[in-house]
Amino acid sequence: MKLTGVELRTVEMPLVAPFRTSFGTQQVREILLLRVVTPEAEGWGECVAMSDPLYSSEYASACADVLRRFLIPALGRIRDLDATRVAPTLAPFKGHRMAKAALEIAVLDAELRARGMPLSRELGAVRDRVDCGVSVGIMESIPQLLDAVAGYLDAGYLRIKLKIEPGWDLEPVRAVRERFGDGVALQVDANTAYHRTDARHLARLDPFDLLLIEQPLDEEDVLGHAQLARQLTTPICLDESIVSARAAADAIALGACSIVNIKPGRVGGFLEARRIHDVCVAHDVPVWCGGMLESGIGRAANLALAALPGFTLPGDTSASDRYYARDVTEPFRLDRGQLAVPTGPGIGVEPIAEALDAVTTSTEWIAV
Ligand SMILES: O=C(O)CCC(=O)N[C@@H](C(=O)O)c1ccccc1
Repeated sequence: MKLTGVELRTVEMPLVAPFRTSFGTQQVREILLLRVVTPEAEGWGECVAMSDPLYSSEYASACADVLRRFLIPALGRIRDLDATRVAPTLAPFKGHRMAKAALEIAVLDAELRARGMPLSRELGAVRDRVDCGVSVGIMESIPQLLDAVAGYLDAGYLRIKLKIEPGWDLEPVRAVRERFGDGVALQVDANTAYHRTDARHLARLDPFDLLLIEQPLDEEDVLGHAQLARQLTTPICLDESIVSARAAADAIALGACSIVNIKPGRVGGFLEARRIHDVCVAHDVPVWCGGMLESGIGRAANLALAALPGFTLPGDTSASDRYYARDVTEPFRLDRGQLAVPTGPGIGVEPIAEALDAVTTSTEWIAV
């Protein structure tokens, strides 16, 4: 394929309720969407960077800038482009994994649509439905938290993830266990909010039989996670630390994690995400698909990935209405705790023009 150009479209999607984590509260999700145009087909990609560099160093307007000035022009110079050439072509530009991932999946979507091939089959999916968990933010009070968890369990979610931070950890976990029992699949996500000196405090979570504790320490403190893993019985799962297959192999070799959260945007794309999956499967490390409050565009692609064999734990690929009253695609609806993997060519969904225009704040065409 030869790239004709790329549309950068920014949308702002109001969340159905504020979503608070240890690094901030989301009320509106600003999302950078890419539409890759080639003579054969068009493809869509979603950049998962947040508006501010709080989850990682990337942020939406910086992604637009690096795409506009460096990444898209570099791909425009490739005569016979396909998705496998995206990462090597963009490698000279350091970092910017979320921007690169969005461009790669948009190219892959166009390539697969032209071939009539679903992304799930291209990646090696082995199932056509995916078990769904849900991420529950930090709340104003324990009663508010318990009401939210009750609603998600009634909706059929198969796993509850609680955001935690110092001052909001033992009490919410204890309250959920006391109210809903030991049978509920329950895990926590600290988003790097703790320090090595918190080990004894975090060990007080062990009696609650959690599936895992996600990213308790700083994303660069792999050694600290390895030390912590020897002090807790709760399995450690890494998210922000795992930026590549190499990082996954090193973290596993060091004993820093026994479970991995895979997010294609965080690791530079779906092809690297599959490599991480393969590394983890080779080491008997279970993986699950994380979420970044994606619209239906990113959600569809995540479902294809989450259908690979090593994704044996429910992920954060929740239904559209967990975050949005109206998605930019047909909404993903939970059915008995699962979502169906799209079966159409490419990512298998299209934006609904009217819904997309209703939340669009800017569009920009970049010819190559
Ligand atoms: O379900 C989702 O899409 C969100 C899942 C979730 O909790 N994402 C967290 C995370 O740290 O993994 C997040 C929240 C806000 C912004 C970035 C990431």
